[in-house]
Amino acid sequence: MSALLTLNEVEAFYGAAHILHRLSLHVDAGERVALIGRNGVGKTTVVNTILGLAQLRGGTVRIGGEAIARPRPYIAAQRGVVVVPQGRRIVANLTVEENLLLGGATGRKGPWTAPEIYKLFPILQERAHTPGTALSGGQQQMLAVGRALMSNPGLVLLDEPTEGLAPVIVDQLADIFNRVADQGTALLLIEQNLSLVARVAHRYLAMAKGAVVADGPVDASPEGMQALAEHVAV
Ligand SMILES: Nc1ncnc2c1ncn2[C@@H]1O[C@H](COP(=O)(O)OP(=O)(O)OP(=O)(O)O)[C@@H](O)[C@H]1O
Repeated sequence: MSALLTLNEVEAFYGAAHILHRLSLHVDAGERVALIGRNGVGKTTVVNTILGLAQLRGGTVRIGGEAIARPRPYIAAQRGVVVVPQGRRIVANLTVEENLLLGGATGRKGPWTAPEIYKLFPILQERAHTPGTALSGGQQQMLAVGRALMSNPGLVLLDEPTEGLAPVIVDQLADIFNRVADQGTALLLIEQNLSLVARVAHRYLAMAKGAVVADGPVDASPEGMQALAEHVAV
């Protein structure tokens, strides 16, 4: 399998604050990977570095094998890596449909079109003409996922997509993530909910203090879950 995303010995900063220290990871085409770790270890900063929102001052970020000297959100999206951000960031003065169509701005062709997204999330079609921020939290998360898919990505980075959502919605999203991955789209799932990790991811990467410190297959046995829990316990 070819690597869609590779970070090699990345050093990333916010101003003078040095957050990522020689961080290396890769995600191959079609993979389902979870990125876990305690609050504040730098998981969102990995995403922000790929988008250019944290400063890359050492190491390399490669998307589709090509090194990106100055990461930017549109560069990642054009090359097939798209983010469902923490907090969803639905645009307040646009309708559900307008928010969805924003995701298609890269012009990348592929299986995901608005009608296909509406098949995945029928509630978004029912509410297509209401303001995006009038949706419930779970529906806004569905919209954020649909908007990301509209760019026909090879890899979706999901930053704590189930934070604050009811268990029944989390179950629905787990099914959706698996359906998306079954279609061949790779996932990097940043998540504290380890039962969701076990349902979706096949491989995990564990972070501590700004670096990846462990990785391996996700094992849903009690012993395997205990091993994962040690990386997120406070
Ligand atoms: N804009 C910023 N400027 C300076 N420091 C920041 C900024 N954003 C985050 N940090 C710091 O960077 C570190 C890593 O934060 P990050 O959000 O990447 O962690 P995280 O693992 O995603 O945690 P969480 O699970 O709480 O989202 C933290 O110490 C945080 O306080």
